[in-house]
Order: sequence, then C-alpha cells, then structure tokens
Amino acid sequence: MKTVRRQSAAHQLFNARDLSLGGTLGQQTHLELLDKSPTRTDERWQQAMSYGELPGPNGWRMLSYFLPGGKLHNTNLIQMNRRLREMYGDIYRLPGLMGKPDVVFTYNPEDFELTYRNEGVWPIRIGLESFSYYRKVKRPDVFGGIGGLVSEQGKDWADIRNKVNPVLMKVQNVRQNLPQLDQIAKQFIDKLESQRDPETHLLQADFHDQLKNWAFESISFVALNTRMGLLSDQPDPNAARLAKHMSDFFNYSFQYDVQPSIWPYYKTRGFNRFLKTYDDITEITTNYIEEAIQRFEIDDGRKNKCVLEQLLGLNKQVAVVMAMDMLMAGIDTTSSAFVTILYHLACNPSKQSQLRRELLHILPDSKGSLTDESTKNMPYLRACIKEGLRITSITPGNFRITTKDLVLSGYQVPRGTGVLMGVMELSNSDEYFAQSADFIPERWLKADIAGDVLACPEARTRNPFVYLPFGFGPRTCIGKRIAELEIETLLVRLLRRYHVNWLPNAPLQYESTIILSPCGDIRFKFLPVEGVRESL
Ligand code: HEM
Repeated sequence: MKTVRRQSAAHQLFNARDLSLGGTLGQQTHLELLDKSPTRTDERWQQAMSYGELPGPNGWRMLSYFLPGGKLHNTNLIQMNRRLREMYGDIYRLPGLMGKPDVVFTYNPEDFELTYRNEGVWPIRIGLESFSYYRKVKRPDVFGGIGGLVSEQGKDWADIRNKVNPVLMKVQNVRQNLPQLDQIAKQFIDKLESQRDPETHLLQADFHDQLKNWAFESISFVALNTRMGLLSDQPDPNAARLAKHMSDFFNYSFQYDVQPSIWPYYKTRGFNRFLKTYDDITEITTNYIEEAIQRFEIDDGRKNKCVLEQLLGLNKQVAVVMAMDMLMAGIDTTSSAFVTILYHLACNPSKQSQLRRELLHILPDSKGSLTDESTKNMPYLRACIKEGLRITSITPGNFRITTKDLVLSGYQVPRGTGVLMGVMELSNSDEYFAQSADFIPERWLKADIAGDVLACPEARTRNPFVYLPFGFGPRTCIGKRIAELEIETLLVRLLRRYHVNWLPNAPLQYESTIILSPCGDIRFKFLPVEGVRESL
C-alpha cells in the first residue's frame, strides 16, 4: 500500500496533546487515573532492562531527523514509522517533546496483549481535546459538562460508555436499522446509475465524495432518526450545511487536535473559526433532535424505539453528545473503509465473482429487500470485509497510555507512558498471515465453508492481537456494529448490480490524517452484472 505525504511526520509526531491539558479543561489528568499499585518489586520488572535502555533517539537527534537531508525529512506517518522500525527494531521510544508523554512504539503482539490486558476498566486513549474544550468550557449550557466518548477519560468516560453500550453495541438493536439502511443503499445505487456513462461504464462524479454522502445519510439516519436527502437532487439545506461542516470539522480537528497548536494558550483566529463551525454543528444537530422529539411525542405507541429515542431515554445531553460523536466519527471512517474493501475486490475479480455467487442467493431479485433473515448467512461477504480491513486498517495503530508499570519486550515501561501498537504492520506481515500481501478472504472462513478455494490453510494467524481494525477492550469502537451493517448492505447492493474493475495502473493511495483516507486517482468501472461473463 502506498501513502502520500499530506503532513510532515514531524508535525504528526509531536502532536498527541498531553492530557495534562485536561487540567485546563477541568477534567481528570491521565496521571490522576493511573493505577498506583506498586509493581516494581515484581521479579519480572526487576530483571527487565531499564526504560532508559530502550532504543530510540534523544530529543535533539529526533529533531535533526526531520530537518532537510534528515532521515525522516518529508516522510508521512507510516513511512516514518517504517524507517524508525528499520533503524531501532521492534520496540523503540520516541521522547515526548514539548511537554508531551514519551511514546513507546511496539511491533510485538505480546506487548499488545499485555497493554490491553492491563488497561483496566477505564482505558486511557488521549484524544481530541478541542471536543472537551468546546463542550465543557464554551458550551456547558448545551452539553451539561459532558465531553463525549472520544475525549473523556476515567469515570467521566465510563459513565457515558456504560450507558450507551447496550444501545449501540447490541447487534439486534443496531440491526433494526436494516430496512432504512437498505433504502439508503438502493438510493445510492440509483444515483450511481444516473451518474454512470453507459458506454464507458465510468462514473461522471467523484466516487469517494458520493460515498461520503452515503455514509452521512446512513449515520444521520441512525443518530438523528432523520433522512437528510443528501442522495436526492434536493437535499435539506441544513443537511447540506451540516455535511459541509462535518468535512471542515475533520480538517480543523486534524489541525488543532493532532498537529501542534498554541490554542490551549492563545485562541487564534483560525481556532475561533473552528469554534464557529462547532457552534453551527451544535445548532443544526440539536434542531434535528428537537424535531425528532416532537415526532416521537406524537407517535409514542411504537413497539421498537429507535437509537435516538433510546439515547434520549437515558439523558438528553448524552443523546446530543452521542449523536454528534456518531456523525463526527462515522462518516470518513466508513466511507474510507468502503473504498478500501471495494478496491481489493475490484483488483481480485475471481474473489469478487465468488462473492457475487453468495449475493445472488441473498438477493435473487435485485429489486427485493434485504431482511434480517436473508442477511443472516453471508460468510464470504463478511470475510471479504475482514480481509480488506486486514490489508488496510484505516486506523493503522492503536494507542493507550499505560495505567500500570509494564514490562514490554523485556524493557521496563513506567505507567503513564504512551504505547503505540503497530497493528497494521503486523497484519501485513507473512509472520502472522501467510501470503499477507494477497487478498484471501478464505483465510477468515471455517475450513468446511472455505473448501478447495482455501489457498493456504495456515493463512490466518492464531494471535488475535495482530488484527484489531476497531480496537480492543472496553474502549473499542462503539460504531463497529453500525459500520459493519452499513458496509455489508451497500456491498450487497453494489456488487449484486455491477461487476467492478479498478482502472488506474497504480495501487490505491492513502493520505494519513486522523485516519488513513484514500486519495489521488480513485476510478472504478461499473459494468452491469447482466452481460458480464464472470471469470473464475
Ligand atoms: C469502518 C469504520 C470504522 C473504523 C475502522 C473505526 C475504528 C475505530 C477505532 C480503531 C477506534 C479506537 C478503539 C480503541 O481505542 O480501542 C474507534 C473509536 C470510536 N469510534 Fe470508530 N470506527 C469506525 C466507524 C465508526 C462509526 C460508524 C462510529 C459511529 C457510531 C464510530 C464511533 C467511534 C467512537 C465514538 C469511538 C470512541 C470510543 C470510545 O473511546 O469509547 N466509529 N473507532
């Protein structure tokens, strides 16, 4: 996989904003949350090499790497990590510059397991501090002191997460959205057909942009119980504004939460524009929620309550925060993942044909509807999704602040240190997945289903910690079920209707911001399935 440079690695590296900023925001600092239990008398700890012996550059040397002519000059985050790994090995430490915690990078799955197993019930993943600032400091009137899942830590985080888990993580509860998500997928395909040139089979619109509209329409239905009309010719003007703000928001957040910025000390004009965007997002989403509340009051005899209604039943402020977090975290992630999976299927026509055979059973009549029953058994589809996210996990590394002293790869790592687990590198390594560069969905199937197609029976690693596209543990992605349902539904519709080819002569490229996002030349050819002879 190729990545292109969007932001220098130096900028991306020195970014993870220190949680001590939490003090300014009136939230707990990560140091207050750490397990105080002494572990340093453990034999394992005492026999381990000291923290100071961890390979890695000191602060000055690291800075010199990023200067013109330096080893890491003009690299993006992924290239930088690869070069540092070549230089220092499978575990190394980067010093925490500008008051930030040190980060230990590890490519050892045993370290991943140890870090996760010791993260406790309140795992710490330092995150997007501007969320907390806006919600807690600027708009306590709306948010009532709730920062949201992405940026809260400790008990404040757990209080929300425990409340919303049953609503968003329970499969059956999420699957009640299938009929509407299927409608949205159908509408997406109709729009795609209207933008498709019947001669060349190419799309006369930007496919990735269209997918962002689909992801927006889907997640806003789940989060706000509202159809925005973004796939129609006449979208709701507020929805169009909200969609524009959401994409600006992602860029702003990258600029102010990920890159180094002085906003905690001085509010620049740019940062104030960001707050204005945030104000607009808040106003539009709360208006949609108020409208939904009125609808629910009129029609309160329904048997099944939708996601928004269930969240409102918990607490209105939690519902507002969650709806906004779902919109913010659920558009670029899902659309980027979809492009990635489709790209792998387009580059592997025999796998695509194999999948289509399954889809023809699921949806014999392309005009029919998907139901709980018809989508129960889709092993090959699910295996294709897993395999696509294995090769390109759109979040290439998982991050935690250690809450205990740990011995990682034989080194003492004191509590309070950042640990970055390089999952994507391992899930692309032949050591853990045979023929790791190849798209082999069969590796995720049980042998009796995979049958003869299974190219390499040992193709799936036995170590669950090297494949974690949605994270792990109590802090795992809360939108996983929703994202999977959306992606499955659209893949069924799209591949039932078209045979998809990848046109560029080069592999799909990615830029790394908060997530990996496909960029550059993204062109697919959409040939109607009728009339295409499947090559097997
Ligand atoms: C394919 C799509 C997606 C991928 C690959 C993805 C991946 C991730 C990952 C890796 C994390 C960090 C987990 C950890 O630290 O252990 C995360 C957190 C999160 N995701 Fe997703 N995500 C996706 C879609 C979504 C969607 C659709 C939503 C909206 C409901 C969402 C909402 C969140 C939230 C709110 C968190 C923070 C959870 C917490 O800290 O408690 N994600 N996601």
